[in-house]
Amino acid sequence: MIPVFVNLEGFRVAIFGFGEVGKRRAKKLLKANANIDIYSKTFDDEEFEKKINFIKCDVNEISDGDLEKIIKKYDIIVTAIDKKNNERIVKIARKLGKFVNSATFEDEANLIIPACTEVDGVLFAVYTKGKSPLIAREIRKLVESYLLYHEEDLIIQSYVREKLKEKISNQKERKEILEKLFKNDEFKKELSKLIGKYGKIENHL
Ligand SMILES: C[C@@]1(CC(=O)O)c2cc3[nH]c(cc4nc(cc5[nH]c(cc(n2)[C@H]1CCC(=O)O)[C@@](C)(CC(=O)O)[C@@H]5CCC(=O)O)C(CC(=O)O)=C4CCC(=O)O)c(CCC(=O)O)c3CC(=O)O
Ligand SMILES: NC(=O)C1=CN([C@@H]2O[C@H](COP(=O)(O)OP(=O)(O)OC[C@H]3O[C@@H](n4cnc5c(N)ncnc54)[C@H](O)[C@@H]3O)[C@@H](O)[C@H]2O)C=CC1
Repeated sequence: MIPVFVNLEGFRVAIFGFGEVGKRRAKKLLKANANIDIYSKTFDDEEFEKKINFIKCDVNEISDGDLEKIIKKYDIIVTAIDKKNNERIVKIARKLGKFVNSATFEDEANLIIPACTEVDGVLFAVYTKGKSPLIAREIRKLVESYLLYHEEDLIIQSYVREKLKEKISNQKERKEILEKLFKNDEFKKELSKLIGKYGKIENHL
């Protein structure tokens, strides 16, 4: 597996099961502007109701043939029911060449929706290959704090990087300058003072 960031706007997603995990996945996929249908025995969350289509059903009562017909209609499948049903759905989805994510970690599932965050336009995602979702969550929090704590570095790097691109054509030279700048606390202190004085650098320089 390799990590990729994708734009899911307008993609058709089916989520099977609307418990803790189904809701967590639905929240993330809603944020990505996907079109979501939920297939579940129960729904207990009104907040979602306007943005998502709910199809009340018991997957145990749907034949493999009918499940195939449902799954065919979607680009991405998320299954968050019990192990037995998840296995069944993963198998059918793979046969149909779909991307499928499962809450119970089947080897054949080919899509991970990882622990992730976005701070100041920086996206971060981490996956422990199912070894420990809890550790993935803690790493995500650590990186979140790092990015918040280093907000100024990011602003400086982004600004100087753009300026250097205009002035120095050699990428290796640009990289050397950016690395020196990142390590130079004196320079950063001076620049921080200026940022304090004039507000955010991006708005004023
Ligand atoms: C394989 C995967 C599914 C996939 O393919 O996507 C999967 C599988 C399983 N998770 C389980 C349990 C928990 N999962 C969490 C939390 C998260 N789980 C997430 C992802 C993934 N979980 C994928 C692998 C990701 C990786 O390895 O990095 C995160 C990152 C993203 C998200 O869910 O949105 C999100 C943190 C988000 C954040 O906060 O940033 C917590 C903690 C909590 O609830 O707070 C617990 C309880 C503690 C524990 O048990 O560890 C169980 C056991 C069930 C059982 O015991 O029956 C299974 C099944 C199994 O392992 O068999
Ligand atoms: N990936 C992850 O982060 C985690 C995975 N898990 C595993 O994921 C699965 C789901 O966990 P939770 O969301 O916590 O469970 P849950 O019990 O909160 O939710 C299950 C959902 O599936 C629906 N459902 C159950 N049987 C159904 C059927 N036959 N047809 C249609 N819908 C049905 C229920 O109505 C409910 O909405 C479990 O197998 C659990 O072991 C559990 C915790 C975390």
